[in-house]
Amino acid sequence: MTEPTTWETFTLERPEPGIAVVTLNRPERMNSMTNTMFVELEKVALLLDQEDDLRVVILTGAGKAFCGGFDLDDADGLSSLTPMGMLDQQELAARALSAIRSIRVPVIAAVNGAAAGGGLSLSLAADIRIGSPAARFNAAFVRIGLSAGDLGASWHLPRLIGPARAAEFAYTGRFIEAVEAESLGLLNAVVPAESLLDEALAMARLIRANSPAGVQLSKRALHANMEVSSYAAALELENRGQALLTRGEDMPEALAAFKEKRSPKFTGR
Ligand SMILES: CCCCCCCCCCCCC[C@H](O)CC(=O)SCCNC(=O)CCNC(=O)[C@H](O)C(C)(C)COP(=O)(O)OP(=O)(O)OC[C@H]1O[C@@H](n2cnc3c(N)ncnc32)[C@H](O)[C@@H]1OP(=O)(O)O
Repeated sequence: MTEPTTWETFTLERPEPGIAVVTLNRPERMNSMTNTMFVELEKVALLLDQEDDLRVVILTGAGKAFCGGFDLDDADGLSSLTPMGMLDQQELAARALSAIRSIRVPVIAAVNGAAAGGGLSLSLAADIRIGSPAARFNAAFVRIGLSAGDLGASWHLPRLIGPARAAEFAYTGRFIEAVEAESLGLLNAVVPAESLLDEALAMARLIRANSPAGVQLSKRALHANMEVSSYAAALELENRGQALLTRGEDMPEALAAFKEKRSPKFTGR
């Protein structure tokens, strides 16, 4: 484990080779989001995405919340913004979450508490969500005069929990607690709070043991095929990915390892 690096709004740790843990670190404000956090999240996402030996990113929160959404103490200063200024603010935030979602390796959100408003949107930018029993989600937007069309939430939710449940969640602004979140697919699993990070690390190790190229092209296919409009277009995209992988080093290594009854040594090339 290397020494953690401390940013203004989060810490970055490397518990094991190939695994990075980003912990939002404003616990006294429920890890709420500020412009500094948006800038730092975009920067760390772009930096992590350049690391050849990175295999998985885990995103979690310090203290009792995952992320309380936009920092409401900062909201006062926004009223003086012009409409274009507000649009710039939204785009700054959207760029940060898009950078997290676009990291080429899987991102696991270890949801340790409330994910409210933009905190819900941030959790949805991860590929996988594992929660403690304290994990709870709400589309707080409508409670404070905003829309659930926020940082990708209105794109992810219908795809994740279905249009009708997404509508109920968005329009009521109610909380979805951990057990219900798991039943809806908003969480992949609910685990004891004390083992949340260990469970996320265990899943990260499973992913790390597989072909990096295969995992990364799987992520690219899963993301891209949520955008394509037809099964035929999805098949075409998949075929191109598999054809690419059959020219790589990992597949022949995997086949050789299978025949020699040994673990494969993947390079990701
Ligand atoms: C009005 C917003 C303007 C935004 C305009 C657009 C800006 C454009 C650019 C930004 C784009 C991103 C927009 C963003 O995605 C939009 C949103 O996120 S809107 C939703 C904002 N968040 C909320 O409404 C959630 C508010 N908080 C809660 O519901 C609860 O606190 C909680 C998170 C569910 C936790 O509940 P509890 O465990 O009970 O804890 P407490 O409520 O007691 O809080 C403890 C402590 O933390 C402080 N705090 C909590 N959340 C925030 C927050 N979001 N910002 C600042 N501070 C927060 C809370 O005040 C308590 O402080 P204390 O009283 O102890 O000093």
